[in-house]
Amino acid sequence: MKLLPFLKPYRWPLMIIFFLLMIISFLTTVPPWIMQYAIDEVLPSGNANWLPWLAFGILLVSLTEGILSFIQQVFSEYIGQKIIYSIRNQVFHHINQLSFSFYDKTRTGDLMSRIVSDADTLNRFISFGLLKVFTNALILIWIFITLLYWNYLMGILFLFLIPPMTHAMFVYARRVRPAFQKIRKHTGILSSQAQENLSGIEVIKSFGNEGYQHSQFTEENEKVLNHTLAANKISAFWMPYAETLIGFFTGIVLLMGGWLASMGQISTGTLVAFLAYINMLRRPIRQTGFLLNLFSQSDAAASRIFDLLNQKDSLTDIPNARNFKTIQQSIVLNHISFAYKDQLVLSDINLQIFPGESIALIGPSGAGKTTLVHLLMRFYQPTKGTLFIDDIPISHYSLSSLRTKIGFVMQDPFLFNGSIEDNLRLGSPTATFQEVQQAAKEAQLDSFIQSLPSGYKSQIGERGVFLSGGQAQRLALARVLLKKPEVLILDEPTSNIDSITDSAIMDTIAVLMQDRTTITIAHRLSTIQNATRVLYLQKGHLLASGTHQELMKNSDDYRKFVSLNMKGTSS
Ligand SMILES: Nc1ncnc2c1ncn2[C@@H]1O[C@H](COP(=O)(O)OP(=O)(O)OP(=O)(O)O)[C@@H](O)[C@H]1O
Repeated sequence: MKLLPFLKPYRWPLMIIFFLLMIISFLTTVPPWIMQYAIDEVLPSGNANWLPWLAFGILLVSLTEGILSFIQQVFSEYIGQKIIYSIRNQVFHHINQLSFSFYDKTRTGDLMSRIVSDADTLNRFISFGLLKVFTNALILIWIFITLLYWNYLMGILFLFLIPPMTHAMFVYARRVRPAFQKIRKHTGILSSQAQENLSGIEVIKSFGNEGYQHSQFTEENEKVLNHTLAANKISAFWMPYAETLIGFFTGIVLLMGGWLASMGQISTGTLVAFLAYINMLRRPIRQTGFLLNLFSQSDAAASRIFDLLNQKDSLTDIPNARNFKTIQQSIVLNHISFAYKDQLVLSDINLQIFPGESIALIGPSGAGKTTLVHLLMRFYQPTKGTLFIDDIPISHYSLSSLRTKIGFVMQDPFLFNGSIEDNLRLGSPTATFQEVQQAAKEAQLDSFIQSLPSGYKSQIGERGVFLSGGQAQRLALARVLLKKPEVLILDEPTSNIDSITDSAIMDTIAVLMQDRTTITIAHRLSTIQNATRVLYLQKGHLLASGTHQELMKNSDDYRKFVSLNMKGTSS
């Protein structure tokens, strides 16, 4: 049902497919007609000249059926693929819009398994399963109409065969569906584990943790195996059942049909044709097991995909959202509180930041510094209070204009597999090459790039593995420089790089900070000394605000924290 909106654009091609299926299924039921005619009319008359024509008729019917099936198959594959293409695109677009709270509770591998393999299952359902069900149902209807036309008693007899068939299908589906749901769930977990393991391979190897990871993976893999074997056991039940059912139907028809024939109610040819029809049910009944499996898998896959599409915690633009260009007056945090779940991480923060200020944010680990800058980027919505820019709530600005004008440098920057130039252009795809190079020069990266054989086109590998820590950090700074942000948010690097690289990076940061409103999560004494204002956060509370000198004088907590934690010589 949920698929209907996706099928709607293809209603005409789908109608054509349905029309083709009606003809194909009708043609499937034609050969027994010909047999009936041969037995009842041609053979008793002793005129064998008709037989080659009847044989040719059967051949012609099969050939036409084959050609139409080919056309229908190509058509349905095309539509199935197009539908899956748009589902995948829509899911990917939708999850990209979702806020951080969604990513906090979702595992990447699970998302990947939904986008890739669940979508594939749906494709098989649309381009194959659904059509087979239609074909089989149409064949049953055609057979029923034919039998009714020949003799109403045979039609009724045929109707009596349907309930045992549907009952078995119902029982089977009820057992097989949960089994497939479990397989899907554990496959999602398995692919999350694999994904997490591969992303963290450096940490795993450095801790010699391969054995533990392997045992975790094996444990989950075993669950997938066991659930699959259990599902297969249920599936294996279907084939013998189908054969028994056909044998039972053949016996009943022979008994009842033979009786009708002996009473002169039906001809011998009709009885033979009826038996041929029963035999023709073999394929649909056998396929039913496979189709029910596919339906159960698709049902599980569809729920997982539509679950994603129904996720509503997106931070989206309000209608007619404003374009954020520059700060004229100030950024104001008015009674801001925030909780990820139940526990408050930020409590009643009140703050005003003026254009051109250089703010340093410090505090113990877990104090809420990162959370605070995430709220400024509007990654999350405050639980209480409002954030204003120039007296306008931040939620009134479009997300894209806001994030284009805010440069965010993370402590551990993420680089993408691709060329240096691609990575530099991440936030500024339309920048000229001169601008790209200028940003690299300012980040003191240009001479290194020039020394590479492929220059700016050099590939940096997954997550930038071909670069050193310092080069990666400078590249991350350069891509923010290229964006020419209005506000700069910086999580000061603390990684263990040599002092020359370190001072080069600090020089680049100084270039970045020039003439900009800057908020730095600071780890160095020099940064807090140079800041126009320092904010000291503790357990989610803004305990102190002022210049470094003022706070050193007035706040015991601040003084203690600085002397124990800040990098660099104490003043
Ligand atoms: N995505 C999240 N989901 C749930 N809790 C979170 C999440 N991110 C952070 N927290 C919790 O919120 C609190 C504040 O975390 P935050 O990262 O803002 O602190 P921080 O001051 O930046 O710490 P650090 O200096 O160690 O980076 C911590 O107790 C942390 O466990």
